Amino acid sequence: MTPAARVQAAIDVLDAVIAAARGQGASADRVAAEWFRTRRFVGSKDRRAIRDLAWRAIRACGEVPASGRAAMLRVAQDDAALAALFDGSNYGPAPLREGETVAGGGVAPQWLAEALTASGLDEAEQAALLGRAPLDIRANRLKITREALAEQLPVASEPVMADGLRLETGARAEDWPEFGEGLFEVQDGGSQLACAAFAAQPGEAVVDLCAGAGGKTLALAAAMDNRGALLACDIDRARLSRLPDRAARAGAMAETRLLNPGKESGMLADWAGKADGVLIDAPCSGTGTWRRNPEARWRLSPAAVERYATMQAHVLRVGAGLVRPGGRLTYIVCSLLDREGAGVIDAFLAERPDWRAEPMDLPAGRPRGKGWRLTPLSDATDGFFFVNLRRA
Ligand SMILES: C[S@@+](CC[C@H](N)C(=O)[O-])C[C@H]1O[C@@H](n2cnc3c(N)ncnc32)[C@H](O)[C@@H]1O
Repeated sequence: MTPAARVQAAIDVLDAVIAAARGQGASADRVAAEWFRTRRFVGSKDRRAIRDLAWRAIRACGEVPASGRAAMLRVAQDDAALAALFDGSNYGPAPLREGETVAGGGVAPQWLAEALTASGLDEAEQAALLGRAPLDIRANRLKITREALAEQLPVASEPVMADGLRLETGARAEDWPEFGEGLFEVQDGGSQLACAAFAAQPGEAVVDLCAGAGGKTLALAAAMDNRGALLACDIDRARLSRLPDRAARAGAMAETRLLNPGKESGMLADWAGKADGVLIDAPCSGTGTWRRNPEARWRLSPAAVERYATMQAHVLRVGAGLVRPGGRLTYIVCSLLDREGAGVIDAFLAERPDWRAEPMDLPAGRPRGKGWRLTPLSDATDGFFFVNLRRA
C-alpha cells in the first residue's frame, strides 16, 4: 500500500471505531481486528502502520470526533509529512477542503477532564493516561521464581512488584512456550500491587467477588500457595467460564461460582460472615486503563459514572457481608475518579461504623482519601485506587 492509502485505510478504521463508540458497540481493538479480518489482502506491515495511525488519532482527540477523517486531520495539524499525504492520489485521502472540520484535541471530553482534575490529577498526570503501556508479567510462583523466569525472557527491567518483570515492548508474550506452560501471566504492575495489598496467606478462606476471567484470582492462588479455600465469583458467564482453563494452565486451585445479579448474597449464603478476606475488583469506568483502550473515554458519560458508583456500593455491601469478624476486604477500581474510589469508600464507612480503613505501605503509589493510588505518570502502572478495610 502507498503511505497515502494507509492513511485512508486508517480513516476507514476510525469511522468504524467512532460508530462503535457512539453506539456502545465493540472495543476499538475488536473493531480493528474485524476490519482487517474482512480485508485479508492487507499485509502485516500495512496492518501495523494502519493501526498505529488510527491509534495516534484516537489518542489525539479528547471528544468523540465527527468522523475518521476529522480525527486524522487533527493529527495532521501537527505533522506536516502526514498532512502532505492528503493529496487525492489513488486510494489516498482527498485534499483538505477550505473550512473542513478538524476534530478537537485534549485528553478527554471536557466534563471528564474536569472530573479528573477534581480528583487531583494535573495536566501531566492526565496526559500520561494516554501513554503507551509497558508489558508487565507476573512470574507464577507456583511454578517458577522471578529470577529463574528472568533468565528465559527478554526482560527490560525488574519493577517493584515482588513477582513482576517488565518485558521489552513489542514482545508477544502469549506466543511463548513459557506462557503455555503457565510460568507467567500477563498482568499490569498496578494490578499486581493491588493483589499484594490484599496479602492473601496460605490456609485462608478467600473470596474474589468480581473475578472476571481470573486475572487476580490466579495471583491470589499463587500467594496462597494453593492452600486454603479460594472462591472466584462473577455475574458474567462468558468471563468466568475462561477461568478454569487459565487456572489449569497456571496450576492454580480455585472454585468458581456464577452469581445472579441482585441475588449474590443469597447465592453466597454458605460464605456469609466466614471469609478471612474478600477481594472486590469492582466494575468501573476504567479511566486508569486508557493506555490500552484510549477510545474508552469516548464512551463515558456522567450518568455512566453514576451507574458504576451504584454498582460499586452494591458489590461492596455484598462483599462486606461475607467477611468474618476481624476479617478484611480489599476494594479495587482501575479508575482514578474519586466518585468511584475514595468517595465510594467514604460513603461506605459513614454507614458502617463496624469497619475501618487500614493504613497501607507499598513500594509504589501514594495515599488518596482513605486508600491508595497508582498512576501511569508517577508509577508506570495503569491507574488504580484501592483500599484495605477491616471489620471490627
Ligand atoms: C474489573 S472487572 C474484574 C476483572 C478481574 N478481577 C481481573 O482481574 O481480570 C469487574 C467484574 O465485575 C463483575 N461484576 C459486575 N457486577 C457484579 C456483581 N454484582 N457481582 C459480581 N461480579 C460483578 C463484572 O462482570 C466484571 O467481570
